[in-house]
Amino acid sequence: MPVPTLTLLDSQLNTLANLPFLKMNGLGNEIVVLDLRHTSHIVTADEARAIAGFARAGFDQLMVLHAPRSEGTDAFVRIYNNDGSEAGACGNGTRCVAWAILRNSDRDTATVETAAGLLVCQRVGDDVFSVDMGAPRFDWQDIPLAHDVADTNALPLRRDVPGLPALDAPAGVSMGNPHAVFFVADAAAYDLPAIGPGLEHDPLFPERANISLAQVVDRQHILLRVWERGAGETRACGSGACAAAVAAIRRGLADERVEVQLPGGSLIIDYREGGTVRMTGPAEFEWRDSLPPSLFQDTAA
Ligand SMILES: N[C@H](CCC[C@H](N)C(=O)O)C(=O)O
Repeated sequence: MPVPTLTLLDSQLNTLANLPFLKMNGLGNEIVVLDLRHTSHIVTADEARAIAGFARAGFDQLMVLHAPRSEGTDAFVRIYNNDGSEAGACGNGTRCVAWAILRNSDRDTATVETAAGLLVCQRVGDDVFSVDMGAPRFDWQDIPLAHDVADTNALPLRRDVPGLPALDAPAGVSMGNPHAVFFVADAAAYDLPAIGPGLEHDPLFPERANISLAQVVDRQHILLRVWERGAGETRACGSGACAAAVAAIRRGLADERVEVQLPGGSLIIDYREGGTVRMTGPAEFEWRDSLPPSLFQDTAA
């Protein structure tokens, strides 16, 4: 289905009303892509929450494209969770941004910049993109944690769960956003919506954290569920898949190429210790719409 070209905005526009946007998903992780490269508007947390509340534009993450800040990049991208909080990384959203930038282009590579750094995105198939997500970070200040710990690959964090093995000693990883990865024998057995919020807000994480349950099936396959910071349990989390694969490889549980199976589908993660993490997976366009002026009345109220 030909996708109508997203009308780039004239610089006079200073509100989001009537703004065209793309509704997409990355393995069911609900993404809205908003192109503000020709305006100076910075989306506020209230506006992000208002867009999330707008019926057709419900999202897990909002990816806002701004004018490039660095030479050789296509856009600077700000990432909002549906609670209005900002994040430094969103793997699924980055694939959707690459799709939006490259869809009417003969280029196969797009470079976007986020608060966490540069992301080189390659179209490797119809609606399939491979993103260099950069190097994972493990220092307590980078994750970040509230204080130093003996080993960030086994954090001092435990939750006893009646009738199930305790969640204990998760791996701490930053992919530009904070992740705690618990390795478990049966990821489906846990009531993640009951357990997730307390862990997301644990005092060990001064900026909260994304909480994963990783079940290593074999050295090439991990089943993963993610309670996302600022969004709750999603059908897929790209940076979470990167963090889980990196943590498994660091613990000697997986090979350098891992298929991470999330509820919404699979991502291929490539990582060699000391290098960067490559994530490959789909980006799906759903529909295009505009935000009605009514959405932005009294958001300050
Ligand atoms: N909730 C995350 C951002 C979105 C990550 C996820 N949707 C992905 O695909 O990486 C955070 O606050 O760090």
